[in-house]
Amino acid sequence: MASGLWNDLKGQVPKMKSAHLRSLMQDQARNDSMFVQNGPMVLDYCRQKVDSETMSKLFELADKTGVEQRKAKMFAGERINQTEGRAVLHPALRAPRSASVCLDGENVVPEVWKVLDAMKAFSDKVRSGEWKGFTGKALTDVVCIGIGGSYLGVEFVYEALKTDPEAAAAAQGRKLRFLANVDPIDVQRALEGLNAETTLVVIISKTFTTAETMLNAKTVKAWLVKELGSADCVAKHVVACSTALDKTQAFGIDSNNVFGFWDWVGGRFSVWSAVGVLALSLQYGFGIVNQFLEGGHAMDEHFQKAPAKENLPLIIGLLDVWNCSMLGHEGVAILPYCQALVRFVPHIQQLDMESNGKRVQMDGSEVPVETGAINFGEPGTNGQHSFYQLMHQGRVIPSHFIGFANSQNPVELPGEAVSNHDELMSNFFAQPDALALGKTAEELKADGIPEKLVAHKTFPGDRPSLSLLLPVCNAHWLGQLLALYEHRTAVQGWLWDINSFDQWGVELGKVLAKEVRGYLTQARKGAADDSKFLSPTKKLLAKYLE
Ligand SMILES: O=P(O)(O)OC[C@H]1O[C@H](O)[C@H](O)[C@@H](O)[C@@H]1O
Repeated sequence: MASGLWNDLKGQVPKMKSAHLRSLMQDQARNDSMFVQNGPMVLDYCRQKVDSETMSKLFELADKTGVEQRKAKMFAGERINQTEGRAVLHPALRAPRSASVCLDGENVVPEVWKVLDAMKAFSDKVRSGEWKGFTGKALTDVVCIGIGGSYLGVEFVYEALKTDPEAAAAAQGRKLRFLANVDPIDVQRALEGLNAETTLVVIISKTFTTAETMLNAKTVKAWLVKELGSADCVAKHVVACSTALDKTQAFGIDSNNVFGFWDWVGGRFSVWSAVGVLALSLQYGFGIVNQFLEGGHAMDEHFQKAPAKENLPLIIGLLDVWNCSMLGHEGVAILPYCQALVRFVPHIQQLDMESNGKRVQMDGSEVPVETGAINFGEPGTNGQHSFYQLMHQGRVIPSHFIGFANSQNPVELPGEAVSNHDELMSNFFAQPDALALGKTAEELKADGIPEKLVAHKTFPGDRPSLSLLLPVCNAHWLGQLLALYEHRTAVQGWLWDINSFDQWGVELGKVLAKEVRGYLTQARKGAADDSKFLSPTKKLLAKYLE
């Protein structure tokens, strides 16, 4: 994309840098225009360093970069992941049974529902105890083995629903564990207290070649065989979710116990496929997982149909690009005021940073502006007692505040002025204003703060944020929230003209690890050639082997 496209927007930067949020926010009409609703979901972005002219320029940028057309191509199943020659059709995974989503002229929805139906039937059988383990016992516990996109989204949704009353009731007596890291300590942690007789292992890997997953799968298979005394136990205790059916078979998994998906499902968008649906259905029942899928679909509809000025993923994507590429902010803090979202940010980190951590455009030329912000965060209020100090008085980090009108676990104590949830949410409302307005030296002096402390207690303010308010953290709204963040990531990629759907940057480390692995194999046998390593690496390797 020509750098000229950005010039018009660049013209907005000096004006917006010099306008403090304190004055920008005095314009009520401006603020009102930045309060956007999608049903009961609210986005308030008046605490962003933009005015109506900047927003028009941003919407113009979306027009000029063809966001609408690119979006249409994605939903139409075109191979927009050009470097891998693949379509990007994860929305088809959450489309209703009656929908039609075509790839090369063929509707993929019936295939999607065939696997969903099979997962419903299988999870119903396991949950009811009809499916029995090798020694005749019901399988009450599940260990998911997978990493990256084959792990983070599943764990995020599992954690988020753990305290949802309906999901918690459905999960009574069941356990779900995750094994991702190749660190053998993680095996110990994942299996701790589990009985092989009642444990089902779900191996999740799109490619079924990922080194960590394959080694962990072998390790846990060996545990099962040792505990249950026969290799025949695998048929009853191991299932897989993968696109590589030949490889799952080679691993010894009965093809009836493999739940497939397709190459048009990117790893970091795959929680909606067998990757997430199987394990989550085993834990919570398919009905609840279906509510999650329906939530995702509702957001797809919004993203496709809502006009630009009301389109939540588009607006958030535009603001994130504005902050990163024009105002030069390197990070974005994602701050859910909801403990159930404890694993949301790690998932969004992979989703956004693996997608948009790129430096070249579709044609291979360098992007003329900065791309891919560092996404990080923690649930509030915990973060407030940690890195918020830096956000208030150190670096400027644009933030996303995410809150819910209702708690999964409402608590009201007699004698307390507010409910526990209102106490939490008081912070959700206060922090964005504290960041935006700050506190001036004059205000501090008027408060009687001693002169020598004034500088230390001054808050510059003018720190941008946006607030998202949703009704409650349940399966439906989790689906909406995640699909919103997926589309936000895609919008940014389209504005930058990068391919958000490949991930070549993860390859080099894997190749080098293979060389080290080969060297360690030889070295453990006594003879090894370390000549291909850098001398500092040789030195460190020698120390490790010593
Ligand atoms: O699902 P798998 O094929 O095992 O891949 C697991 C993960 O590893 C890769 O290296 C990519 O970085 C991720 O996008 C992917 O989700």
